[in-house]
Amino acid sequence: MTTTAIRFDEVTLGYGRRPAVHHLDGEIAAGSLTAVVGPNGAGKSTLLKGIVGTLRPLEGQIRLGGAANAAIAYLPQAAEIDRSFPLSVYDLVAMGLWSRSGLFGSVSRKDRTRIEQALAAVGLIGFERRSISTLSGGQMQRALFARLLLQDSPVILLDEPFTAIDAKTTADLLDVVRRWHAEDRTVVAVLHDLDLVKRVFPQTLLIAREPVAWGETSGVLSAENLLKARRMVEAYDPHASACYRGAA
Ligand SMILES: Nc1ncnc2c1ncn2[C@@H]1O[C@H](COP(=O)(O)OP(=O)(O)OP(=O)(O)O)[C@@H](O)[C@H]1O
Repeated sequence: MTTTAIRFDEVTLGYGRRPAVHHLDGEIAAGSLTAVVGPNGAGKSTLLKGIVGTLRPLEGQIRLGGAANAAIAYLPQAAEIDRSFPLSVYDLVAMGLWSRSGLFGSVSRKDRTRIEQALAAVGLIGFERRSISTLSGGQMQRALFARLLLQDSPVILLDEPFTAIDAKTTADLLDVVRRWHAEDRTVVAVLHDLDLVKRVFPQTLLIAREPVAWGETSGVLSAENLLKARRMVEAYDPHASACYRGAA
């Protein structure tokens, strides 16, 4: 039997009173691997913020089922991460243990082994003492994936994890995503590379301020749906404060 990791009940998300995503109704199954795609400004990042809980729905409810109620592991877009903070790669990765050990919890020998394993899994052995401000974009993304590995969460949300990342790094980090999927974790990733989505992600949610299509990737990413999504975002009035579907 399939269980639900994340359930949306007629959800509207937005900023102030201004809606950014409407009419989201459906569910993400536990253990599924879902891509969220759509044009710029479609509301993809907003959706992840709603799931994480940093943005409360203006209307409706987002409910987390079963294991998903534990802390969600969330990777924001690279632009939202402050890399000027004086932190070593080791300390950044070790922060993944905080949900378990607490901010001032001591790092046990077992934890140190887990940190080393996570660094090895993303190819960053030898980088432990480097300041994160000196890392390339791809190396930083590897370190952030190592931190996610240590969070050991049943639900992992990734916002454009492979944007501006080279092919080798993307391939290595996709191996980590596949590993999470094999471990029955629920993974939701915002992506722009539709070929990558077709290759790796069995489920897709196409949004354009509201769901356009949601289900098996091959059906969702039809030329017709993609054109519809583009037109919907282009036609959207960014100054509308009311639901445009209701107002029509
Ligand atoms: N903090 C904010 N305050 C006000 N409006 C916001 C805020 N963040 C996003 N928005 C608006 O919400 C809408 C959806 O933005 P969002 O970032 O979710 O889109 P996206 O699909 O992730 O876009 P992209 O592909 O360009 O990253 C946009 O119109 C955006 O301008």
